[in-house]
Amino acid sequence: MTKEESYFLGFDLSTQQLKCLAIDQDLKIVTSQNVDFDTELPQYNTNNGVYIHADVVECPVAMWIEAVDLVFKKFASAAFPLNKVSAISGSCQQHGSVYWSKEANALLNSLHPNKGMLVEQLCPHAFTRANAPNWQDHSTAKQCEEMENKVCGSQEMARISGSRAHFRFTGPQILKIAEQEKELYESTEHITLVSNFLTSLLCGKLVSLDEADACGMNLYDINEKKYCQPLVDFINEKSNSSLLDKLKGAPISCQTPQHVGEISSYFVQKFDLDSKCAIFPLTGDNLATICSLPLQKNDVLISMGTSTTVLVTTDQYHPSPNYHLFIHPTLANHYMGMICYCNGALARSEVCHQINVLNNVETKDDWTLFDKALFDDSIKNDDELGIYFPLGEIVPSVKPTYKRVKFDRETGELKQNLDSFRSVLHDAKNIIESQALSCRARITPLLNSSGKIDQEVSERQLKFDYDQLPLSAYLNNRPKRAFFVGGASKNDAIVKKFAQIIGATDGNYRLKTSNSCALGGCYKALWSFMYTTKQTALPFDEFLSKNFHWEDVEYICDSNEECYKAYSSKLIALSNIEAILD
Ligand SMILES: Nc1ncnc2c1ncn2[C@@H]1O[C@H](COP(=O)(O)OP(=O)(O)O)[C@@H](O)[C@H]1O
Ligand SMILES: O=C(CO)[C@@H](O)[C@H](O)COP(=O)(O)O
Repeated sequence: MTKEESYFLGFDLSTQQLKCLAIDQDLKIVTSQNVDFDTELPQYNTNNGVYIHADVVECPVAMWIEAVDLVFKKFASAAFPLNKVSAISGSCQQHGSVYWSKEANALLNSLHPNKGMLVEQLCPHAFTRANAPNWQDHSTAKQCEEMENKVCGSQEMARISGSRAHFRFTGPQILKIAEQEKELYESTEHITLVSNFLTSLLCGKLVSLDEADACGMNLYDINEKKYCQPLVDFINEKSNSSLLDKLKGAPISCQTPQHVGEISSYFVQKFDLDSKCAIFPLTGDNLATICSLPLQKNDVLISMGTSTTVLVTTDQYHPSPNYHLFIHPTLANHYMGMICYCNGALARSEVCHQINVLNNVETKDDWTLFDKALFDDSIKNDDELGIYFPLGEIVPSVKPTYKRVKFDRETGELKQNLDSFRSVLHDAKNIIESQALSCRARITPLLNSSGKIDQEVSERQLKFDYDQLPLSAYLNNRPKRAFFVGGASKNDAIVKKFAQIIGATDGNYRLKTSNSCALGGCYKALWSFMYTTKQTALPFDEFLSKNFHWEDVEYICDSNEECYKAYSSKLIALSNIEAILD
């Protein structure tokens, strides 16, 4: 490894912010910069980074472009030596799609600081659509049904693409635009995901999709390693143009690192980046997150960003309509298993704000009272359960809803619906418990069992049908270590409550930086650079294990067996409550 001063950047273009982290060649975090969309780019009038119109959720592409200029400006103002950056990679929110015009490539190629800001040079002419569909969108039920019908159902869709059809997945979103915005679709020359949108912007030329992130489209055949022709044909029937042409052909393989270009001369001239700075494909944010830690079999990552996701690395491709599988972004012949919840941070914040309003706390994002409630034994909620879905949920797939019930502590049978609990402090306990219980139950099928699980039990686990199941069904395959990452992982009380419920056998930890996606992107940039310049021949997992700094990880607590078992009847109650949701 060269010991000359050298840095590696990892971007994370997520829902509410653009973040960028820098590490040095020894994997030490050096610095980071953030741009918060709502507060730092208020001219776009987003709410938590998005526009919501009923079930349509979108993001302004111009805002992301302005954020890129701004984040580099912040690095330069902080006198960070951008000229010493050897390579850049990173990640972006998954599933979103950006619609580029015929002029896009020429405009990207001719970017120059003399012509103004990036946004002035690209918007509106480089795009046919000002907004990108966001992963919280719920408006494609019809398209999901049509696409699943095309391949004979959800099971087969999961077998082909790693997931059953989901509202937010890019295939159904593209199909909707091809059906409803015909002229715009016809005039679109290129479609990118958010990840290769940012890769393209950094390179100053259009770059194809990253193969791992392409698995979030319901269009990519994971076994065949190519787009699924019947699904592509189905979308092509809606227009006179070819979807594969718009996607710029095959995605970029993740089997070995692929150098896709050097940083655009715009950034070299404006921010003094090195013209040789290498760009490696940005991937999806969850995919980058699993690159942020040297994970072992049955370790789980709980990512508490805007969405909550539970992630595992596996070498088994056992697809199911009940979870997602993606090609691993940096490890050949491996996959990432994922459960994704729409109602994570924003649903928790809603309860936190209510508590603060009722208690005259002026700062609405002050978590003190919320956190205190989680471990307050005088708040008795052993027979209570609450579901808090201000947005339509992904798992279970239901419309926005709230439900508060009392249940029988012995059997988990539901007894009574309530309009509210005794106080909103009960909601604090109940929202965390139901979120964590759902994670615990739904991750089970993705873990290797320590004992033999019979067929019936495993099928019922998959369907989340926990009523009447023997205790062993959910005590058998448990996570080994749980790692908490993302914005809310800073919160001790939330993380400890999650840890109690999830019950990892070998302890609970958190990354000291909450920027796990950006960190995974930095590691991807560094390893890809070392690999392509022949300074390492190690595969990503060995490279990371060898060089990882365990001091970047903080031990939180061990799981508590009594607590873990005590939540079993609540798990049955949760399965019962979900059975009656619309
Ligand atoms: N101390 C805290 N306690 C609870 N939640 C928090 C805390 N700090 C940040 N968050 C939550 O983290 C979320 C942002 O996480 P982040 O990982 O930055 O999201 P994203 O990457 O999706 O933009 C916010 O919605 C906020 O509610
Ligand atoms: O839709 C998914 C994953 O399938 C989300 O996880 C998005 O990728 C957004 O991530 P965050 O902004 O919450 O990090």
